[in-house]
Amino acid sequence: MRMIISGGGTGGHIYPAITIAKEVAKLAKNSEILFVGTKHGLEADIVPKEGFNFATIEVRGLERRLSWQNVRTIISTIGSVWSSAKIIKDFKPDVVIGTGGYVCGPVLLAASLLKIPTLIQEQNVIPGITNKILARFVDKIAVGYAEAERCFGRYKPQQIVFTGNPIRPEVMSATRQEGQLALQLDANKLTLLVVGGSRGARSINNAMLDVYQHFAGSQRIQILHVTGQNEYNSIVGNIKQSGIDISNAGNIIIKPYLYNMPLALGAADLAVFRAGAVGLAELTARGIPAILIPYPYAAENHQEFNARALEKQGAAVVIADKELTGAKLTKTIETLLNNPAMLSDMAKKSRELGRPQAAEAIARLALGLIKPQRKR
Ligand SMILES: CC(=O)N[C@H]1[C@@H](OP(=O)(O)OP(=O)(O)OC[C@H]2O[C@@H](n3ccc(=O)[nH]c3=O)[C@H](O)[C@@H]2O)O[C@H](CO)[C@@H](O)[C@@H]1O
Repeated sequence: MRMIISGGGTGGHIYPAITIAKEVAKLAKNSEILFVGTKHGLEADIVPKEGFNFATIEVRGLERRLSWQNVRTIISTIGSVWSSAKIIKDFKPDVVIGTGGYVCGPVLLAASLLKIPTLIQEQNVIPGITNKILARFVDKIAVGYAEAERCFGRYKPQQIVFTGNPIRPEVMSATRQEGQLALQLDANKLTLLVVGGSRGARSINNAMLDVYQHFAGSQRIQILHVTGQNEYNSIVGNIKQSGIDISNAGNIIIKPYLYNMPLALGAADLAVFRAGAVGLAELTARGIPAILIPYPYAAENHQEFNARALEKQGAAVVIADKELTGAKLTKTIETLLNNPAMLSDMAKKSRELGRPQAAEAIARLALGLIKPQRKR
């Protein structure tokens, strides 16, 4: 069985691709998998580390308005469909999967034109523009949220399947002790995990300054804060300037990026997160209560919809980015930590939303598309 999988730009598109690919490899014997991304996306860093063969195409994203830039992008997209078709003809996949991000547009389009079975996976409540366009061409759409079905509503209903979002198996298997050990956390303190999505979030990073003023040196709580690669130096500088000595506080760990996020999730008692769909799938699979601050500029404000889906079920508290202040974040964290009954109720409700079997369901759906004469 040969499969091409494509998705890129941010962790929210890349990790689903990696997870589905690994699940397909587990289910189908002798599988050969090729990942297609761009040279510049986060995938160029993450995918080879995960041991997949990685091919690249040149492709640009469309702006969400009429512009000359878009005309140029469309012309260059024709070139990327051509290079995708070449990769597909050389690799001869039995099925092609896309997990979003503009790189998978030309790849899936080329596959569909070459009559190769295709599947896309949409992580968000409101689908991204690439997947909306691709929906017209592909055989199956696996959606992370039931609500997303409505947005793809005018396509054939049998084309759309609600699977949930795929999460890495290690997210489920990591234990609290393993997480504490790997991240050098204190087993006697509660752990607050702060992550602004795969690229970090400046407004959360800034609000954290007050949180540090309040909790630095606390014997009750420790903070693991992932700033995003680009933000790391400035946030560490700001903390220093505000007079907090991280190395002496004994309860603050700051990282630019975590390659072992499943272990951090294993140790977390409470999370402060953006509302990227995969991050939320991971939180709910583990049942981690969360304070969510949706990124307000996400396309069609989709993070807000993702976050409200959890809030509606009582699994999370939402703070709008424009209302986020250090004082408000500190108070919300304090309120939750001082209320164990509320925390455990949120944890239970969060777990009820989790769909740890999603990756397997998507992999089976993809394998089911392979034409019988091509099954090997
Ligand atoms: C700004 C924007 O438009 N972001 C989108 C992007 O988010 P983003 O890439 O931030 O997405 P998610 O929160 O969905 O997923 C992040 C993934 O990266 C992992 N991770 C993150 C940080 C880290 O240090 N280490 C690590 O491994 C997380 O565990 C998770 O698996 O894709 C998501 C899924 O389509 C969307 O819902 C988000 O709205």
